[in-house]
Amino acid sequence: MIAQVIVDIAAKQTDRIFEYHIPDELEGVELGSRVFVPFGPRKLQGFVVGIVDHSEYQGKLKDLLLVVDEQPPLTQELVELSKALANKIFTYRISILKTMLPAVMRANYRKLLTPTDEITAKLPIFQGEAIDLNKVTDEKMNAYYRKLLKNGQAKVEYVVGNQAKAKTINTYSLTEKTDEYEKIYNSLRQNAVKQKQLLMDMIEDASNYPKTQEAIESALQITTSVLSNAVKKGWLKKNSVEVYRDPEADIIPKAKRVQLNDEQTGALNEISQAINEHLARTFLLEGVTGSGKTEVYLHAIEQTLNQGRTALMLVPEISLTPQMVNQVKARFGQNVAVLHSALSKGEKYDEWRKIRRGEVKVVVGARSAVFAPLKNLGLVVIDEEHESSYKQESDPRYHARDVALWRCQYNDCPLVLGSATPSLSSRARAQKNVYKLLRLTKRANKKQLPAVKLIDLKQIQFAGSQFDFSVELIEAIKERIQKREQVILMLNRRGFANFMLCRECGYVMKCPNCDLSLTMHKDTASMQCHYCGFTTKIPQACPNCQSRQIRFLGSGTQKVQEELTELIPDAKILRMDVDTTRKKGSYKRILDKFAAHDADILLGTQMIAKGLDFPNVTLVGVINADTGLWVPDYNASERTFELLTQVAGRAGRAEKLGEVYIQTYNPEHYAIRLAEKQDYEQFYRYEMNVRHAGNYPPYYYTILISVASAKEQNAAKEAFRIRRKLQSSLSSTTIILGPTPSAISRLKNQYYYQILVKYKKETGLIALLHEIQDAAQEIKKYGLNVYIDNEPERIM
Ligand SMILES: Nc1ncnc2c1ncn2[C@@H]1O[C@H](COP(=O)(O)OP(=O)(O)OP(=O)(O)O)[C@@H](O)[C@H]1O
Ligand SMILES: [Zn+2]
Ligand SMILES: [Zn+2]
Repeated sequence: MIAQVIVDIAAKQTDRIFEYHIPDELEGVELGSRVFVPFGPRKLQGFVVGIVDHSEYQGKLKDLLLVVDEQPPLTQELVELSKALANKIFTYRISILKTMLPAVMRANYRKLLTPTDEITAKLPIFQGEAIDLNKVTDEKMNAYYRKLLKNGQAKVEYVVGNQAKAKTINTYSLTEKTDEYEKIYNSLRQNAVKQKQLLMDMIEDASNYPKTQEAIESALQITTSVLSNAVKKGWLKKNSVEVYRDPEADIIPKAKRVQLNDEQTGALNEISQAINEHLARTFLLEGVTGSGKTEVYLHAIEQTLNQGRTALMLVPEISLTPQMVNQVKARFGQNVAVLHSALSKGEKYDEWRKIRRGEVKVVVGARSAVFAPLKNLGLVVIDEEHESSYKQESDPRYHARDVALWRCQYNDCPLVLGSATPSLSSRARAQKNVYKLLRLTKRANKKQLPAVKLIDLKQIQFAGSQFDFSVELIEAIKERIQKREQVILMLNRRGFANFMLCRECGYVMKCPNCDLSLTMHKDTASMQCHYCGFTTKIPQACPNCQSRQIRFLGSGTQKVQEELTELIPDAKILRMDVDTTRKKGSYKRILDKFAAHDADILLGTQMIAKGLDFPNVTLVGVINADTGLWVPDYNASERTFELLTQVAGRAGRAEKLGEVYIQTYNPEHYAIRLAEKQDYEQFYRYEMNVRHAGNYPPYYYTILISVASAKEQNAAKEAFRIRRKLQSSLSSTTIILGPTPSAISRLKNQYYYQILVKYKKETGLIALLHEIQDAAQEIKKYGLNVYIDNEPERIM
């Protein structure tokens, strides 16, 4: 038999199948396995993507060397998916195959240099150990090692540097019958107290063995040495048993059952039909904030499981709150695996193995969970489907929605996209009946949506001259606190101030590596670049003209927290942004505290805008609605509308009515005006007109080509060359914008130029872009990087 293998080198020349003969001893190798193969002078890791009995290849095929895992990590479905996806998103198939694995399994293997004879082994460079060639940076040493290899004094061994380790615990089992242990017991010296204690337990509690080491040690108050001794004497047998790390072990969920209302029932019925009839239909569940979409998902999942199939639910990383996870676990208990970035690598690996082994039926996870190796998939749900975080911004640039669509087609099962503010593209597809639109127009509990009030910052009185709060908003907050109700405040900007400006000479302090201003962080007394992490001291005077007239402008969450403390000294505030949630578990801690009413105010960036369901929150305040409004991207309005509507939706979700204050300098802007009304449908119609007029998605498909180089001229030159190539081949209805320097023209010392291709129908485009991508391989050595992004979420 012959194995078709994709090898682990992401390059044009190797982005194809290589065939290997399967030797007898590896005959059982399956599709989706990781293997080692000889490749020229090297040995490489690869994936088996096909097994055939005949090869077209004329010469003699080399043998497979090794199969890495007991069970192939990838299913046939995922192997096929990797092929379809690679073509679509301009990446190499190997990149996708690796993305499908949990991080610990992606780790590379080590190339170890080991001596072949005694004399070489005694050389000081070895010191009794092999040398990890991947870590050798000194060229002279490398040359020396090559010489050893050439002389046959050393050889290279490939070791799978797999960090993926299953967690094990020790258990002890009995080796003898009880009467045998009684004999031993009686023969022991009187002062062997601990040993006697252990034996007594083995006699009296024999039926409960094997026991874990921890259980024995804590029950009998004995040390490990007593156990080891018993093993040495042959009384006990020590076993190592694999266990899962259980990240959510502390959760004891109880299921809350609610009766679905009419709208929810109507939506569920449509979805159920597709589940039962195995139809690959896509539904767009457009339900206002608090309309009970989650409940619909959970019912649909339940029906899927009743059918004997499995279900996948994707949520944005940030909404993978304990709240959400609890709800799902409460319903489906041990049948659930959770995948999100707050888990350690080991925990993720354990969750992933449960899925791969078919031990769970429901997977809840963020973007990359779309590759979960579930078999017999019967339903995929994508909550908050508008979230841009479903698109991966680095290679491979996949969108979880597209992958989900593919999987649902493959498995003949429905896909449910849910949101209070669907992406324009999904809503447009529903308009054309490509997706089936299901609407929930009311809150689940029949209560009103909160009343929204715009506060025009051009007109109002601020609570103080250097303050960001209007008097009105402050008064409203005070009132809520008096009533023992809670408040959510959003400012989508972290740090203290987002730039330093010199009033004397106009100088703005920028990152030396990026075309971005540095943000002032008061707590760490530093100026930071939020892109590359560059950090420096806060200047006392202007670095340009030495004037002391410097100002820190553009308030961030830290500054607003300070203002609040000054204005309402007894308010208890929790701040949630990237800076306060770096530590593992801190995110959950903050939310738990707020849920327990340990604080009056939850202040945060967009992290707090979505998905949260706190019944006692009756006021939501937006400090500055304009932070994202004027960014140079065609979807800035959509993002602003969506963010404001979502955060407004956090107010008044239970018995008490909610109120929302939005502070803005642009109250007449349509994104803000329509967010005030929380009228998604009207926004959709308005924005579609804007997009139509500007020839933007969803009327056009888009491809963004970026060229990056440390030398600005080179990036520009290459970008113009690509433009000429495109222009000569594409049809006249296609619009090619650029090249222009990107809005942020320099990041990490790389200059970016970009070309935007907008097209309706362009049959040769994919092939042409593949050509451009292949050509880009050749110019990498000159420090030029070309990135192709199919349907970019960001064009700036
Ligand atoms: N049929 C129902 N009757 C009463 N309460 C319900 C019903 N369905 C859901 N709820 C409750 O309504 C609240 C809002 O539901 P949920 O969080 O699912 O809303 P959502 O549609 O996901 O909103 P958002 O888009 O704002 O996250 C929850 O507390 C939920 O328990
Ligand atoms: Zn100055
Ligand atoms: Zn920077």
